[in-house]
Amino acid sequence: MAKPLVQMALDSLDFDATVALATTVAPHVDILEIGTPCIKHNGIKLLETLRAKFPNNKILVDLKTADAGYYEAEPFFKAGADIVTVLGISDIGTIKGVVDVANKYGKEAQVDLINVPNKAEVVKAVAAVGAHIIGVHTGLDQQAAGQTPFTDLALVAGLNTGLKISVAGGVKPATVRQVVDAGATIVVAGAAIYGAADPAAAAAEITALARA
Ligand SMILES: O=C(CO)[C@H](O)[C@H](O)COP(=O)(O)O
Repeated sequence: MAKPLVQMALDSLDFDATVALATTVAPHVDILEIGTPCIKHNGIKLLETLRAKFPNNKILVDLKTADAGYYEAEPFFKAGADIVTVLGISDIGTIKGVVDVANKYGKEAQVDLINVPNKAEVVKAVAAVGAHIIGVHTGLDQQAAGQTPFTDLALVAGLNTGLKISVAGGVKPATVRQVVDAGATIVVAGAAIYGAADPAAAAAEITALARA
């Protein structure tokens, strides 16, 4: 079985600080994620900058698209995004739009299950329209209320769709193995890396644990 990939979430609003953090962390992770607040604040110019600077990393743009999937996602795939996210609570036509434009560019669409009430039903529906990655995601506000992604991960892994499963929501060194062993193929860490005293070391530790 393929080793899981590790993704670092860049969640700062500051353009230069984001590029600097990416420079520190990029050698230690597979995927650089431009987080939702970051892409909203900085726009596609940041993607273009990171794409040019980091040819060896995949880049995920966390658009969390809710409508007009094809139209909203296309410029980001065109500018070099490898993965773009769409909300699982969206209309299936929106999700299919992101899948279709991802396929046009030979890239991937990730469906984010944040706040989706009927997760099993949605996972089956988006698998049927060709989604590439399912994002099991406990958001920052949900984490603040004490939630974790583990129950949702067990449910999604148990569906055996064959799709890649990305897991985000407060993942840290102490929980990386639990996430991988429960079926994650992409492990996402934000605060555990950018909040560490040594972000490069934290990223390297998480990657080593994920691949152990
Ligand atoms: O998408 C996000 C919030 O909506 C975050 O980028 C994601 O949750 C990863 O960050 P952390 O590891 O700090 O939870």
